Amino acid sequence: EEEEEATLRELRIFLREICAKLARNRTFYIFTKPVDEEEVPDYREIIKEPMDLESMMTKIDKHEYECAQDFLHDIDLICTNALEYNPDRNPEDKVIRHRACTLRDTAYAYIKAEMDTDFEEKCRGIRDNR
Ligand SMILES: COC(=O)N1C[C@@H]2C[C@@H]3O[C@]2(Cc2nccnc23)C1
Repeated sequence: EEEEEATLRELRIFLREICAKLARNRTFYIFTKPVDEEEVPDYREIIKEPMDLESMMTKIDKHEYECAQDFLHDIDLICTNALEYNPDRNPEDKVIRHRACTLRDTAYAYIKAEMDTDFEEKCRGIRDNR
């Protein structure tokens, strides 16, 4: 109904600001765009569901998130993909894993700090009844 559409519009505005703030942080630069298939030819043999912040911004605009939990699920995917593709003890892998965990923790902290729990519950109700 119309009130639900108003709620989802407000959710999209909120999620765009969170996504933009994460993408502005240079620590997360490596997560802002899809991993380049030509630069990294084996990436999609190992990672079955690639995800990045630019793709998430597109998903917001296509109304693919109905609550913050669904948005955080894709943040978790960015993180687990990085942990799985970069598992080794060498410094480069350790740096990208640390950045991935920082992205995840920062996203959860922003949403906890800036999202009303009643609003998220209302969004969950819309999602679960569709
Ligand atoms: C989220 O990003 C990643 O998981 N990766 C893994 C790839 C391995 C390494 O870093 C990445 C890009 C790259 N390109 C050329 C040579 N080596 C690399 C980014």
